[in-house]
Amino acid sequence: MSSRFRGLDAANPNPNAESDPSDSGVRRTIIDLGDGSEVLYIPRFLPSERAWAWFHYLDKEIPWTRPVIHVFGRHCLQPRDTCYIASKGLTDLKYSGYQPHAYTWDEYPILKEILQAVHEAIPGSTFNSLLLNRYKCGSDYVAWHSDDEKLYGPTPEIASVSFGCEREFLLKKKPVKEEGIWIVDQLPKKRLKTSYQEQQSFMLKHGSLMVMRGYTQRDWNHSVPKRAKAVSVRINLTFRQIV
Ligand SMILES: O=C(O)CCC(=O)C(=O)O
Ligand SMILES: [Fe+2]
Repeated sequence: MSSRFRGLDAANPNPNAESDPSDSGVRRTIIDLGDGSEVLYIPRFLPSERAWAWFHYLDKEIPWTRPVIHVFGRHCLQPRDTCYIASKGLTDLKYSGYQPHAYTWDEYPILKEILQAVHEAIPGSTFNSLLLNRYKCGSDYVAWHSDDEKLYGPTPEIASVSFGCEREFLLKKKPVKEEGIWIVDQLPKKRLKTSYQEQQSFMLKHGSLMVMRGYTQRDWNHSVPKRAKAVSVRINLTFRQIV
C-alpha cells in the first residue's frame, strides 16, 4: 500500500486542503478526503492560556477510569484513561464490550463551556455526548478504529478538542471488497500523487479543534499511535451526536 504521511502545517500544506480563515481570523483548513469524507482542522481554536487552565481542571477533576475492554477475543486494560458524559435519555454507549457510566453535563460545567465554544466554531452542528480520553504518556494510545456505532447515525460528525502534549492523529482508508476481492489501494497511483491520499497525519496541537464529517467514519479508520517521545499528558475530548 502506498503510504504518504503528511503533517498539516503552513510549511507543508496538504494538496487536498483548502484554507478558509473564518470571520474571527482563526485559520481553518478543510481536507477533502474524497467520496464525501472531510476533515476540518482549526489549530488555534482556543487561546493557549485558557486551554491550559481547562487542561489542569480536566486532569484533576474528571473521574478518570481505565476500564477492562474486550478486543479480538481477549480482555485487556484500555491503553488510556476515559470518562463519558451524555445528555439524559439517550441510548447507552457501548464499545469493545464496555458500557461507560454516563455522567451529566451539569456535574462538569466547564465541559458545557467547551461544548458552547465548539458549537460557536461550527454553527449548525450539535453534540449531545462526549467521550474524554487521557493519554498519560507516549505508551498510551488508541488503536485503529472508526466511531461508526449505530447510535451516531450514518454520517456521524465528531468534534475533537486536544489539550496538552501534541500527539499524532492518523487516518487510513478502510479496505473495501469488490467482487469478493479486498481492495486496499483503491486509487490509481497517478491520481494519488496529486489528489486524494490513502493516509493522512495531523499533529493535534494544544487547544486545537479537529472535526471529522460526512462518510469519514464509514470509509476511514483513525488512531493515535504510541510515541516514545511523547513524555507528558494529553487530554482529548470527542463531542458526538447520538441520534
Ligand atoms: O485522542 C484522539 O485524538 C482520538 C480519540 C478517539 O478516536 C476516540 O475517542 O474515539
Ligand atoms: Fe475515535
